[in-house]
This record gives sequence, C-alpha cells and structure tokens, in this order.
Amino acid sequence: MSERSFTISVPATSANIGPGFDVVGLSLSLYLTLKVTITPPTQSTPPRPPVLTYTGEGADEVPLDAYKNLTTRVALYLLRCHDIPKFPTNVSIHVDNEIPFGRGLGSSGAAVIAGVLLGNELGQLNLPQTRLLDFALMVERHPDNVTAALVGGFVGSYLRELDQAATEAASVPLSEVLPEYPPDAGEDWGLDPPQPPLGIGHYVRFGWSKSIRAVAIIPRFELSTATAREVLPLEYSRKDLVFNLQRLAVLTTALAQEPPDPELIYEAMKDRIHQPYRKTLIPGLPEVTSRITPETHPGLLGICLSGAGPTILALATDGYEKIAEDARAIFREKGIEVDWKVLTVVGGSSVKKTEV
Ligand SMILES: Nc1ncnc2c1ncn2[C@@H]1O[C@H](COP(=O)(O)OP(=O)(O)OP(=O)(O)O)[C@@H](O)[C@H]1O
Ligand SMILES: N[C@@H](CCO)C(=O)O
Repeated sequence: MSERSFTISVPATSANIGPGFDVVGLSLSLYLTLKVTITPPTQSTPPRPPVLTYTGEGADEVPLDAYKNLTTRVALYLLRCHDIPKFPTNVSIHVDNEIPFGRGLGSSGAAVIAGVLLGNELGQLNLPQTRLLDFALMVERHPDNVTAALVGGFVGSYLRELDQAATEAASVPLSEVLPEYPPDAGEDWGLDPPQPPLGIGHYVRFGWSKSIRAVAIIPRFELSTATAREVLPLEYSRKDLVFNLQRLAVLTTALAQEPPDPELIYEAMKDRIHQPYRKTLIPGLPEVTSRITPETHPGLLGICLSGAGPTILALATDGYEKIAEDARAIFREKGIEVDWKVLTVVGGSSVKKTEV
C-alpha cells in the first residue's frame, strides 16, 4: 500500500436569498480546503489517530481532536455506517478555512460537506453524490446550505416526504448521529450508527446571470444558526406565506435573466418568514435592507440577510463599494463594525488526488 494524498475544497454558501427560507442556496467564492495525506503504517511508525492542523477562520476556536471536530466526526460517521469502525491509521489533515464562523455564510454546512467527502475518500467508499447528500442531511437538516455547497451554483432543494420507518431513522438526535467520541474508547462506540434513508434530498440548479456579484457585508459578531432559528414562529399566516411564495417563484428565474431587472429582483428578494423576526438579533438589519435600494445605489439588484445572519447579502452588477460602505455606515450607527467582500457564484465541492 502506498501513500495517498488528496485535496478537498468546499465553497461558502448563502441560504434563503430573501424569500427562500430553507429552500434556496448560492455557492460563493470563499473556500474550506482540506489537504489530506494517508501514510501506510510501517514497523517503525505505529498506527496513530488523525493529526489535524488548522489555519484561517475559526483557528482559535475549532477543536483539533479528530473525535470532537465537526468535519472529522462526520467523516467517522460515514465510515461507521460502512462497517469501518475507526479512521485509517496515519492520516494527516491540514485545514485552511476562509469561511467565517456563525455569520450566515454556511461555515457549518461546508464543514459537514467536507466531512462527508473526507469519509468517502478515507473509506474508499465511492458513494454517488445523492448518497453523500443523504449523509449530510442527517447532520444538517435543512438542505439549502449543504446542497449548494456540494453541487454548486444557485440551487433549490426539498426533503422527500419519508415513510414512517424512514422518518424515524431520519429523526434520531444529532448526538446519536455524531456522538462526542471518547478518545479512549477504542473501537467500541456502542450504538450502531443510524443509517440515512435513501434519497432524502432532491435539488434543481437554476440559471444565474454572469453579470451578478454578491457583496457580503459581514458584521464582526457571531450569531449561531440555532439561536437565529429559536426566534422564528412555528406558524405563519396565509398572507405571509403567499407573499414569500410569489416572490420566490419570480426570483428563481429573474436572477438568470440578461440583463437582470433591478425593479423585479429588489421586490422579489423581500421576505416575511424569517428576516422580520431576526431583526432583534441583528441591529441595523431593517435599516440596511430598506435604505439601500436600486434608486439610491445604481447597480444594486436586491438585498437580504445571508442565511441565518448576521451577514447581509447584496446582489449587484455594479456599485459594489458604495453599497458596502453605506451599509457599513448604517451598521456603525448601531455600534457594529463590519468587513465586506465582493464574491462570485462558483461551482460545487471538489476532491482532487494529489501526487506524492
Ligand atoms: N471548518 C470548520 N471546522 C469545524 N467546525 C466548524 C467549521 N466551520 C463551522 N464549524 C462549526 O459550526 C459553527 C457555526 O455554525 P452555524 O450554523 O451556527 O453558522 P454558519 O454555518 O456559519 O451560518 P449559516 O448556517 O447561517 O450560514 C461553528 O461555531 C463551529 O462550531
Ligand atoms: N435556512 C437556514 C440557513 C441557515 O443555515 C436559516 O435561515 O436558518
């Protein structure tokens, strides 16, 4: 057996794009990259657990213990589901991350997709993309970020309605899907891992106008998706649902048209399902989304919360700096500092074998 080496690359994502709560996602040009080397054990190099090193966003907070780190725990989940009880020996993983944590740019979705791809490679499982998505959806249960991170582009997805047995299989607590593995437990993890039902997630890729860039205005504070979901109601009025459905139906085609129509898109990126409730967690959100318009900022198409926030996503064909700097000034009135980046819409995740 010879040394194997490969690189996994997963893009950032922005979910919702206004009205498409838990439905649409967009892959963006910031990357989580894993460089992985597997060295066969020799008599002089005894087997050891994976060694993780990490640079970039989150480096000061991410666990480097492979049994605690989200990406490697997801990889181990895949291996265990295929009767491989532990990591191969002598795996080295260097992670470099450009996706800020807890900002609404899909950092956790990227970590989960990286873990699924890592498990697939470590176990040489050769799973098809649809099956990889099933595993990701057992961990991150809304499909918008993980689907866009895996397949790339502007993507709409839904979860298949499952029969009783499959619903139970898919509803197991996350702690059973991804237990906090005690490092001294050897191979004896106890429970059989819950297998994902087949074909949970389904998606379609929409067109995307090449002239549109995404300005990500990123407040310098983290907001966990869990917290940002707790403020949402369980039920909505018919009026609000119809408001969102009308806009989403228009938006998915409007963003593919050349040239894109700001009048159509600005209104189609409005939302009544999640943004109004999240404004309590993101001071400045209503002001930024209402004061920056195509009339005040030529080139702007539409503006919304990115994922669960706090990042604001402005889609535009021009005028990126003015949009971002004016958003910065509004946030500053609320005592919040931001960073901003102009991003492009990119393809999905990749795994490239590297020569050693
Ligand atoms: N590269 C990574 N490696 C390990 N853990 C990560 C990584 N990226 C994110 N995480 C975990 O995910 C958490 C952030 O997830 P969360 O869902 O709250 O935000 P997000 O995914 O950045 O935002 P959103 O889902 O709204 O786009 C981090 O605090 C960290 O625990
Ligand atoms: N659709 C999700 C995306 C966050 O990951 C939400 O808005 O909560």
